[in-house]
Amino acid sequence: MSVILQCTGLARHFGGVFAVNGVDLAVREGTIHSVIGPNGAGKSTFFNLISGEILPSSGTVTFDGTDITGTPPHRMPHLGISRCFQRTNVFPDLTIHDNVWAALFARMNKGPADYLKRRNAFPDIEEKTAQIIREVGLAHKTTALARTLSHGQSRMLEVAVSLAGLPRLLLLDEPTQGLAPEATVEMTHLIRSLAGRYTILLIEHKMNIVMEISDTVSVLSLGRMIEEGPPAQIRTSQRVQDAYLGRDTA
Ligand SMILES: Nc1ncnc2c1ncn2[C@@H]1O[C@H](COP(=O)(O)OP(=O)(O)OP(=O)(O)O)[C@@H](O)[C@H]1O
Repeated sequence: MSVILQCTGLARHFGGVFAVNGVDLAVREGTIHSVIGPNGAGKSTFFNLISGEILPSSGTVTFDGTDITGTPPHRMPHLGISRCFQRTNVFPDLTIHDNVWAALFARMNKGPADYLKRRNAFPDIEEKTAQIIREVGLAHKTTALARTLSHGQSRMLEVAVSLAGLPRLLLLDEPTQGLAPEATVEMTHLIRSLAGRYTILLIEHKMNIVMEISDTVSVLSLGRMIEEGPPAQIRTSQRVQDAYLGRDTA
């Protein structure tokens, strides 16, 4: 399987704090790759470096063979990278259908003149909209306004809007945070079902989910990558256990 995302020597410091400190990471296409680590390990900073929210102090990010280091976030969807933001990428007063449709419309580079055409002038967008809504299990809610959804359904819609960016790489930042147990199970199944067709880079605190769905797990501690491998290896790693217990792993 080929590597789609490669980080080399990626580092970012804030004053004297090395939030991310020389991280190398290779994500293989079609896999679910999780990044875990104790609080303050550098996971969010690492994600922000990949998605262009912040610039690295040093190091590079390569996507599909192209150096994308420092590419601003609004360019990422054009490259094939979607980041699933909690609530910020959804219009509450639009229906589920229209949220996904609008994201697809924008992604497919239709211009303002196209927008004035009748909706049914875009059967390709219509078909893809329905497919994505089915994929996230919201087909029964297609005509509901986004603001009427339950918390779990809102999260599914956020994923749907990200998928409407037609990504090859999907960045998921704690997708099950705050979800009830049933919705957590649904989200876990959804993520698993996306593997193969998409590459997923995931930050997730719930260890049982990480171990259940990941192909590869990378462990950060104090900004450094301390372990990487399949879940079984991570589960039994003394270094990982030490990091979570706050023991010095140096
Ligand atoms: N903008 C910033 N300015 C100063 N320090 C920062 C900034 N962002 C992050 N840090 C510091 O960098 C380190 C890593 O933070 P980061 O949020 O990336 O970790 P995390 O693994 O995502 O933590 P958590 O699991 O608690 O969300 C922490 O020590 C944090 O205080």
